[in-house]
Amino acid sequence: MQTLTPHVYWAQRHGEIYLRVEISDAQVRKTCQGHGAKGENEYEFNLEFLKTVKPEVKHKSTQRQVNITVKKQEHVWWDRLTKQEKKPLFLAPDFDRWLDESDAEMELREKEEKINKVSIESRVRKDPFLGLKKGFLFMYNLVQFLGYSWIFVNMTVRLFILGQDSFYDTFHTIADVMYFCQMLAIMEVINPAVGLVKTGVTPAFIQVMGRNFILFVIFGTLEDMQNKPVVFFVFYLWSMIEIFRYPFYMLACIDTEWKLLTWLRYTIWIPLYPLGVLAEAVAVIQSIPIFNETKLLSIPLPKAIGMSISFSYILQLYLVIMFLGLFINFRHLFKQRSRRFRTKKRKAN
Ligand SMILES: CCCCCCCCCCCCC/C=C/C(=O)SCCNC(=O)CCNC(=O)[C@H](O)C(C)(C)COP(=O)(O)OP(=O)(O)OC[C@H]1O[C@@H](n2cnc3c(N)ncnc32)[C@H](O)[C@@H]1OP(=O)(O)O
Repeated sequence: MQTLTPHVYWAQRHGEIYLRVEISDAQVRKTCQGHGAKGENEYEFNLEFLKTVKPEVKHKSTQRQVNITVKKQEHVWWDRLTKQEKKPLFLAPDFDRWLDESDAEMELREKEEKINKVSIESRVRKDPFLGLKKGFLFMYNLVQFLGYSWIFVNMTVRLFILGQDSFYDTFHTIADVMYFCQMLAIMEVINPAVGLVKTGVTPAFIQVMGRNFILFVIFGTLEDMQNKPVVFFVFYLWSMIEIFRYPFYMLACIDTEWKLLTWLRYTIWIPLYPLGVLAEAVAVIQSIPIFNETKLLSIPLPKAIGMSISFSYILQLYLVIMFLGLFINFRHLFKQRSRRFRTKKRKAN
């Protein structure tokens, strides 16, 4: 029986060479014996590859052909299959699997993205309580959004109707809802602490405790503070960010994002935060003479010394802490903003 050369079809990817030898009912040894273009014969072919390949060769015989896969030593694209520039007569492109370099790169990227997606999904699948957590967070954010929307709309309508007169009874109109929202906001210190949200506890602690100190101590304990215009500015500045921040979180809970809302959430804090802390500092300064006069919250000293330390000293220290807190959270939010917009830019490219 004479040894013939079969038709060999080839294609490549960055890491593999695919060969398809058209022989039916083939038994593959060093050579193939089977039914080829010239009937039942011994078929053999030799190829000297352009670059080095790995020694292991995978082959699979089917009724009609033998499929051979060879792994490249280096994950690179080859200009041609063989070392010799002239293509052997028995060799032809396998158009069933032929890709040019860019299509092969795209196929590779799609495979990698699919692998990443599967690994993220398998990680996500590991958390059986994920739905419950997202449901809780969604409801929390919805309640806060409704509360702060009520505050913002109420204050805006009263400002348009009453003008500056609305400054003087803001506290009495808004305080109950603000108390509710700010008490509930303590959850924002617990959420990161128990791993419900991926953020630091410190920024949330500074944020929530800073606001609650102003609300419950400066405004809540001093009636003389409650009809000052500064209450209007503090409450309005607080609500302006929350009517964007909480809907942003709600959408995050359902894996949704509105670009404008994300931009607003991560941009309007830039003017609002310094303005808000400035308004709070004005409130603290305005409260100092009242604490001195009323001796409220003074810290009693032992009888032997007799006097008490006025709470106003604590407030003077607090003014320094406020600006330190502002610096820490400003830097944190700036990092969050850069991370968020850097990630989006990378996705867009
Ligand atoms: C007596 C005690 C005193 C203590 C000391 C006090 C010092 C006080 C100093 C300063 C006082 C400040 C007082 C406040 C003033 C004002 O508010 S002025 C008005 C303007 N204010 C703002 O703009 C601040 C708004 N607040 C915030 O942005 C936050 O509270 C924050 C903690 C400052 C930052 O939020 P953070 O969560 O850390 O960053 P994000 O990027 O928003 O979120 C990170 C990831 O976590 C997810 N996430 C967070 N919360 C939720 C949630 N509720 N639900 C769902 N998901 C949430 C979020 O989606 C992010 O996820 P990824 O995108 O996947 O990262």
